Amino acid sequence: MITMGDFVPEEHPILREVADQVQFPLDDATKQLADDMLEFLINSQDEELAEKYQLRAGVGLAAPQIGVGKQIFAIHLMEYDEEGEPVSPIISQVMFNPKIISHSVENAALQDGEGCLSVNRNVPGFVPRPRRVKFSYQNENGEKQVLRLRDYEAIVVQHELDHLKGIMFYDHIDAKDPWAKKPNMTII
Ligand SMILES: O=CN(O)C[C@@H](CC1CCCC1)C(=O)N1NCCC[C@H]1C(=O)Nc1ccccn1
Ligand code: NI
Repeated sequence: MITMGDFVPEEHPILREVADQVQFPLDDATKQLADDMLEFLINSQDEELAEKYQLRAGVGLAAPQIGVGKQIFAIHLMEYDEEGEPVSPIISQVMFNPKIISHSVENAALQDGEGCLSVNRNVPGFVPRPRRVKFSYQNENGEKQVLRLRDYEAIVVQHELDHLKGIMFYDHIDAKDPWAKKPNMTII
């Protein structure tokens, strides 16, 4: 299973490289990697397992973060009920060769900024991203899927897509005024 020890340090060059396309049909190693990536996210959101294996809870994981330069990321985003119990998955998927097809002009940014499991420090500031995205990816069988996402889901996908292009979330933060409220930016 993947644990925090499998994450490369923030300074590792692979986090600044463009990841390679994945060829289909997947070889067994890539299939296993994909399963392990999704399992990490599920484990990391399980209180007992996260405590037992010292996992930082995450909603997304990109292959370069664990040293694999392939265009693969996993997302495990659950819907929670009023007691804060996870009820059903909004997205629980491994995506291969993802690409943005189109996006809104309007931007959005999380009100508390972003973090990253590859960055063991706080980097404050708004991370402006298109508020709505239409993107395509291939699933484990190589079938092309098209998804339209908005707000938080769109931000998660774009954070992961950035990892496949060697971009870190803090590359988007305004160095002069990190909490600048840009005119075209909705805070969510
Ligand atoms: O590339 C992928 N990463 O770096 C993991 C990141 C991805 C998210 C950051 C902003 C948008 C996508 C991640 O998940 N986090 N960032 C650092 C610590 C918090 C953690 C997080 O938001 N956890 C979470 C949220 C809701 C429910 C459960 N857990
Ligand atoms: Ni990240």
